[in-house]
Amino acid sequence: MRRLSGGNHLEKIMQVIQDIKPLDIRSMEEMRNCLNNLTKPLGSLGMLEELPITLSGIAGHAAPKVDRKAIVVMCGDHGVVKEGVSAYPQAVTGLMMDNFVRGKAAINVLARQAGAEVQVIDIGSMLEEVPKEIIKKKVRYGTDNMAIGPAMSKEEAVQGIHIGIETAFDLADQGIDLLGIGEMGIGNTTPASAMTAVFTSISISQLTGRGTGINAAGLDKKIEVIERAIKGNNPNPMDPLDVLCKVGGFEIAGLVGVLLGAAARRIPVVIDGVISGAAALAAYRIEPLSRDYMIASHLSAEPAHQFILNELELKPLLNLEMRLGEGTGAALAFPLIESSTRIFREMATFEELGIPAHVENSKEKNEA
Ligand SMILES: Cc1cc2ncn([C@H]3O[C@H](COP(=O)(O)O)[C@@H](O)[C@H]3O)c2cc1C
Ligand SMILES: O=C(O)c1cccnc1
Repeated sequence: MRRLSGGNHLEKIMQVIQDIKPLDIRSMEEMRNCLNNLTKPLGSLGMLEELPITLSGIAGHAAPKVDRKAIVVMCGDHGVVKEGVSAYPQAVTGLMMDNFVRGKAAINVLARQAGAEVQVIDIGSMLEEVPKEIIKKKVRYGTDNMAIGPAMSKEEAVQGIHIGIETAFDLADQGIDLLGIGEMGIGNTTPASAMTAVFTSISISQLTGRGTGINAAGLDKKIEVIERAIKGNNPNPMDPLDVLCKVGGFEIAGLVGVLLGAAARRIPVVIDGVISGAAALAAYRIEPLSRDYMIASHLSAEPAHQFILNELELKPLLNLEMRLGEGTGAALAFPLIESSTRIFREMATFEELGIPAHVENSKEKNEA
């Protein structure tokens, strides 16, 4: 656990961090044995076997369920869009928030199919009149332009994390078994790339992508803006809160809180693309154990995402060349995660079939 410094709510956050415990190894072993006795070659379901093992370690028993699912979509705006880093105008954030409550955005469609509820939270958008279905937790109307100063104060970043923790706790109290995280905020691939560059020391030009689809000149500009933001703010890579407040965003802070809160309450969290990935990296740097509660849904087309997943040592379940965000990749992974829990519940064992579990020349046996 790394020490955080500064602001309100900090004690609560420190307590939550202390409540994050390692996975339960015995339950994981129990699930591994259970899977090894099912009527299939050893390990043949690949990552679908790793999932229930992880879920067992999180749940603390070898019968994890993912019946109740939710996606949290944190929404915030970014002062840095003034620099021309996105292909779309800032107003799209608010318009999309409206779209979420109408149930017409990509995340609504995919979450509906996955049987997951969508919770939309305004943590920092420019929207004045927020639809009643949206949870109102605005820290401020958009971040400051990180190209000319810190995006937020330390206190605001802490407030954002705290909001995310409360969100995760509320969902835990409601009996949610599986969480997904997503975001909406025009310009937010810029802070996501900046945070990744600071945390990994990989070059900004290698990490930075076209986000919503800027052209080559736009990409050069975006790289220059990120360089300026990092040079000007000089975030300390060893201090995740410093990185988050200087070159992050409100919705990213909120997602950090969801990740920490969910881990403290032993709920698995499915991360989405590059923005929730940057939040995951920050949560990991705050408390490395939080990583064990994360499941990587997909590999985004945005280059920083691969570096984030490498750093977290997480393997994505899908690679659909998506670059949308909102939690769409997380929603797509939900049915796969559910499949993995049906496997151990519904498949027959070798014993039930009356045949030996392991043939003599199986690959795993020879390697053992
Ligand atoms: C209509 C629309 C819907 C979206 N849903 C998610 N994003 C995604 O794109 C934005 C990040 O990309 P950039 O940094 O290039 O602005 C975020 O809002 C992200 O969630 C969207 C973007 C648009 C335009
Ligand atoms: O990876 C993502 O989630 C992503 C990529 C581009 C734009 N918005 C989101």
